[in-house]
Amino acid sequence: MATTQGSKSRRSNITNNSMKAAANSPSTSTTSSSKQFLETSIDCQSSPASSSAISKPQYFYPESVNLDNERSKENVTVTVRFRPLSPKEIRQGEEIAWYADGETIVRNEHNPSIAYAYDRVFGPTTTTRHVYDVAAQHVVSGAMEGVNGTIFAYGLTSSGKTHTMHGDQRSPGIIPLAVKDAFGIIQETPNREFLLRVSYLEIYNEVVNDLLNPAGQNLRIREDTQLVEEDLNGQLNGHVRAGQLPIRLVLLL
Ligand SMILES: Nc1ncnc2c1ncn2[C@@H]1O[C@H](COP(=O)(O)OP(=O)(O)OP(=O)(O)O)[C@@H](O)[C@H]1O
Repeated sequence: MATTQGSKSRRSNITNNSMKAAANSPSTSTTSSSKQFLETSIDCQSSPASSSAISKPQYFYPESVNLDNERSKENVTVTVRFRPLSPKEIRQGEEIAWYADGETIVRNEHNPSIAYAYDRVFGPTTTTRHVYDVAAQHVVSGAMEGVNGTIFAYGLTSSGKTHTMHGDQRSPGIIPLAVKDAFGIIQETPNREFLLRVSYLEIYNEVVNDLLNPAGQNLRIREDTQLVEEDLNGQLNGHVRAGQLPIRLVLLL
């Protein structure tokens, strides 16, 4: 999405992080990931970093959207994170084509009347820690209380999925931050017993691979919960459960 106009999709600098804090069925409710809105008047002078200069959207979420209220209504929320242009992109003279206009709007730099609203939009200077705190932490704490939750990153190549989900020592991603939180919650809850099962899967070109077991390649997806329960005792054993992977918190890269 955040490509220079007319450039190839490789130049995208946007990552969609979608998270689901659903009740027991993973497919209970979905919402569209974004909606385009039209504005009656546009301030073309508004700076990419400023949200104050724009007029009110005609519909969809007002900019003052209260994410906590929305969370209680929606099972699926979609968060957008922009990455900064890389030094190479800057050298090549690439330009930002989409920018975060306030906390919920993604706006087209070249045609400001084109804009999309999301549950939350983070600009290029936002840290992964902040993205986690605002958009993912509640899924982790919910999972620790027994509510199924999924966090996954979706985006074009080089859009920042690995940076956001995996990160590095200096800037840990959502996965290490979630694991740290999970163990922190366990430590703070000595009167409860927890059972953690961890799987690390890759879905690449519709092929599911077990990243913790080199032999677990091209796993079959099965619907039969009976088989899944058997398999849980023997790790993934060559297949995973459709719709509900055998861990509460599923992180997909
Ligand atoms: N928010 C960010 N701030 C600074 N650098 C970033 C950010 N997001 C991504 N990058 C950098 O952009 C480059 C591409 O990011 P990354 O490898 O995470 O993309 P990806 O979506 O995982 O790509 P692929 O699908 O090809 O694996 C990396 O060099 C990464 O360090």
